[in-house]
Amino acid sequence: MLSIRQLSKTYANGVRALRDISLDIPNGMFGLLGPNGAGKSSLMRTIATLQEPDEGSIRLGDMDLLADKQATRRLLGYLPQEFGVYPKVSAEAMLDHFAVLKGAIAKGERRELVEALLRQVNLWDVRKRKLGSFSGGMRQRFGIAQALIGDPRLVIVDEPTAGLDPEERNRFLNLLAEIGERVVVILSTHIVEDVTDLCRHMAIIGQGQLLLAGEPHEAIRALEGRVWRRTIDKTELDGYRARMNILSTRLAGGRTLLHVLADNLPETGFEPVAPDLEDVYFGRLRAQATARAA
Ligand SMILES: Nc1ncnc2c1ncn2[C@@H]1O[C@H](COP(=O)(O)OP(=O)(O)OP(=O)(O)O)[C@@H](O)[C@H]1O
Repeated sequence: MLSIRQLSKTYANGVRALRDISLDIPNGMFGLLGPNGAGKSSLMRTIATLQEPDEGSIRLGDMDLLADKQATRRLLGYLPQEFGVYPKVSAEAMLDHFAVLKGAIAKGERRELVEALLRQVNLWDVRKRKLGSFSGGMRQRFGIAQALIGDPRLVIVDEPTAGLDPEERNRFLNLLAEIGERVVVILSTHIVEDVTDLCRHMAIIGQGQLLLAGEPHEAIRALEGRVWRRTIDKTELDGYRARMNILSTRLAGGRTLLHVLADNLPETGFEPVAPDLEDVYFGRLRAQATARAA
């Protein structure tokens, strides 16, 4: 269990990226969901000991992650949002190089490790190919292979599915799920389905604040009977916005599909709809925006 307590960070330019975040992250896949600029990368980098918080603590079991950075890095695998590789180097040679950096000195040991990892992420057959020729999904799977060097207890992946096509995304998420059976995996994303499909536990953050922590299905259940939908003309949207608590708008067959949060039928013409995680997500973000405007 990873325990984050009262973590805060304000950057030199005055942006409050993390505001008093306290969060427990159990074994398995954990989804950290938030829009661009919410503070996800700031939180991920802080856990990965790449930046200091102003306040707060992070513990894994009885270990203080912020106090002992070297030890933390030994038990941590990290796939950053911007993962750069040398385009002219083969996957095999690059992974071998990462293994050296992580302290695997003996050549024979490294050869076995590199082979096992390339097989695990399904890149063994293309191990001699240059990384520059890899597709986005292959690059991300390579990124996971390097994060798994050293058998980490904690794996952090920052927005890994952005830009992947659906097949690559599925393949990548399946790989993460496998890893999540053994260790803590924190997946940061702004894609709600990534969390729905994969994560037993989750948190939502917005503007540096924790807006929800728990299990996706419980958060969804809490909205039951309170989400309503209606298809309208795009020109009517502003009127609805002024009158109702709109969760989301989607285009459907040239018309606009509204999801509205209300304890009772908002107007004739609406019908009840089974809530999903997107309703939870947009509901929380909207509540935060309303509270801040007040
Ligand atoms: N080094 C920095 N100096 C100043 N401000 C920063 C720095 N890094 C991030 N920020 C700001 O802090 C806020 C949170 O950024 P962060 O990158 O943590 O968000 P995010 O949820 O990961 O979003 P994204 O998906 O866009 O990366 C943003 O307003 C961002 O502009």
